[in-house]
Amino acid sequence: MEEETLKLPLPDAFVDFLDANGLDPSIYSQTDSTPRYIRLKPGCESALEEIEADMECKLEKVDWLPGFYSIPPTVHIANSRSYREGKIYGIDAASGAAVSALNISAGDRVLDLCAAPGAKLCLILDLLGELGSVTGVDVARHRLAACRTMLQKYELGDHCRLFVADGTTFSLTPIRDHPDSKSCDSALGEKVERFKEWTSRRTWKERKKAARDRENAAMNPGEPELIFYGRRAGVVGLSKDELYHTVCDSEILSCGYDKVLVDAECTHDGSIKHIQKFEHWGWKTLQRRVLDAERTDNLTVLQLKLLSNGFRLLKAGGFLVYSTCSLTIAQNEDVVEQFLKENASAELLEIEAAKSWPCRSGWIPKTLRFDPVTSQTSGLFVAKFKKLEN
Ligand SMILES: C[S@@+](CC[C@H](N)C(=O)[O-])C[C@H]1O[C@@H](n2cnc3c(N)ncnc32)[C@H](O)[C@@H]1O
Repeated sequence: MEEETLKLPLPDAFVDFLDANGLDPSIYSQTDSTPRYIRLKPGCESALEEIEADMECKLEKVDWLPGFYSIPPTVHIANSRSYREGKIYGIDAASGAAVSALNISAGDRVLDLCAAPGAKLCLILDLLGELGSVTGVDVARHRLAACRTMLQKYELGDHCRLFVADGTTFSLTPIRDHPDSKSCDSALGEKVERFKEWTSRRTWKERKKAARDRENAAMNPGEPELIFYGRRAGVVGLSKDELYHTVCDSEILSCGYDKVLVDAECTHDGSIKHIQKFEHWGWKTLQRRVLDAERTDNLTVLQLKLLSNGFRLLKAGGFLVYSTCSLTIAQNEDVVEQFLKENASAELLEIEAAKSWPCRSGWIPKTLRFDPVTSQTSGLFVAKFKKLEN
């Protein structure tokens, strides 16, 4: 096994990182044979043969995850016509499992707190269908802009709104109907500006206003910046005050989100494809940007804050999935343990569907770990919680 590990171009810094975190490098030994995964856009199942011809490979159904197919690791998805035409998505099966753990059902109001670039967000929207809504949040504007492009490409944005915001402090609950708004203007008879249908083609006046909003957002870094909303995301017709209306924590128990996904920022060590990108960018960059001990300490603080805030925004009886593509205990089980200590209303749940998934238990019972050797997927940690009704 050791010999096989050596064949991989794993930089010393990464091997040291694995060692310091008690991770066995042999889980990366089969990386070259780990398949890629795609998911068919719902409705494109009948085009399977056409997609296979286009991709010049057989699509093997993933029997444990509906809608997912594996393809050989050498096939490049982005070059295919099927991908350009929005018939397939590139998404690892372990990522699909994290979303599947949420048990999305029609009508759910979902929060995706670290949404960009949006692979999981698109899956949530596909599962949601015509009812419910999704709020996507990410702190990185350029990454969330890429997510918006993805929603447009797959024509998925109708029920979605996207905010550039810090997920550790984001406080907006799902949009409720405001029976006393929309029809009437302010009590003083002033004309209140209301959100019109979102369009990427904007007039000069609207572009100027958007630039002003961005400047304001830069001056008020705590304020979420809305960069996209679909026709049926509940935003059209609201005033800014209504959109940015926040409620106290006790009210969130009744009007919070039904489901929350916290796919937290991490060191990405479970995704060897991500690590291998640094072969081109330079291993020093990997050490500085990803593995630096001080940075990883800060990351675990960030992860706990994201998880705690995501949980705060959940209604009583709602469900949250926490996932990372790191396999270190510090970013996963330790975060979960600390979170459970601090949140008496959080219950760690067994993930029912996982009985048929090719993964291992995490170091805390009920948590899950996917890795290339056990699962033939990228590495991923998944934990699911329920917010208890007090
Ligand atoms: C693992 S990626 C999310 C991948 C995404 N869920 C998907 O399926 O495509 C983590 C994301 O967290 C975002 N992030 C980092 N710090 C954040 C914060 N304080 N608030 C919100 N998002 C944050 C990063 O910009 C990054 O896009």
